Amino acid sequence: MPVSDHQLIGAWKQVLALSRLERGQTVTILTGAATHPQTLACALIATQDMGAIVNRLDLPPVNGEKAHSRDSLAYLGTTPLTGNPAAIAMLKASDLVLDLMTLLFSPEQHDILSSGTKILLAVEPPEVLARLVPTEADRARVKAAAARIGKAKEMRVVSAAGTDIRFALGEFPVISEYGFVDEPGRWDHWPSGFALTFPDEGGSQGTIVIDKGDILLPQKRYCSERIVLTVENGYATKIEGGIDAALLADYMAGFDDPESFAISHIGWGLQPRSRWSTLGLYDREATIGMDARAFEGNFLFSLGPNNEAGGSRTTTCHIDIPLRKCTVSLDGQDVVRQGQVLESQG
Ligand SMILES: O=c1ccc(O)c[nH]1
Repeated sequence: MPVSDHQLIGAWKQVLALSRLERGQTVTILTGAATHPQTLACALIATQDMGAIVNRLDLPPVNGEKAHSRDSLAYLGTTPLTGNPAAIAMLKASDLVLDLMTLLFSPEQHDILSSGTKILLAVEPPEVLARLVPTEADRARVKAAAARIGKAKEMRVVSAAGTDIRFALGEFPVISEYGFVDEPGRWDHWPSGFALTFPDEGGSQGTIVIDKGDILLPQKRYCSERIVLTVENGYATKIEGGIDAALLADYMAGFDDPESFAISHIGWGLQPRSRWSTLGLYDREATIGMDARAFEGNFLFSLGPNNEAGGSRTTTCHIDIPLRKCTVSLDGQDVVRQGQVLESQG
């Protein structure tokens, strides 16, 4: 169901105001072949309306011939910025980059952020962007959860389905995703609403059960049967189950990279306006599935790289897996109980 340009311009202006865009600042809108025309058109209007100096940088696509999915998060690592110093220079010289292309998990993204440039990723379709315009309350909730993670030495996750895994914490920073970029050098993703970190290298031990109804991304599938991951020293050493397990294993084998099986980020969903069931109502290629990543009370873990947090592990494979009905605890204190976020997070 579409939204009007008027609605989307209003949504952009709210996000840009929360991102503290000031008159006279430079905004570069980064676009590619898959950029949604309405998102771009409304971003151009909203930024100019707010008095910014607005550029557009359009880059040809890469990796299309290597990926087995058209999802912009399915094949990571190199981007159209790789080996493109002129484009990187333009983005570094900007106060704010609106990434309508997807730079996530790229070395170039970190290089640009280190110059103080802010980057806001926004590649969900206009109706999802408009439904999940971020708020200060989202920020407060995510920051409170992130602060809890930042103090913890261990995250433990259990579930009735059979998950029981421990993650050692402390080596990597905590990442708050609340949908706007209110500080220099910050990256965020509109829409979102979750806190995440990365376990210490080699510091994940246990079993993760992906139960019926839990979600695989970029497959955008609700599992029809359980998948049991055995996790040893930070890597999924076994993927067992039926057809869903076989399909996941086959997809990951296509990357031919043992780093694909490493535990990537871990955390939980804090967006009350997202729902577990939403993914099933959209065509597979219409979204990248942010409602699935952000719905309140999920335990979101992923497989693949940890360079996003400064780790050394890069791989082009990245699987995001939000689980329902888990109990997440930090140093023995529950923060999510059977899929319900506990209010003590403020
Ligand atoms: O916003 C995102 C999207 C994907 C991901 O793996 C992390 N954060």
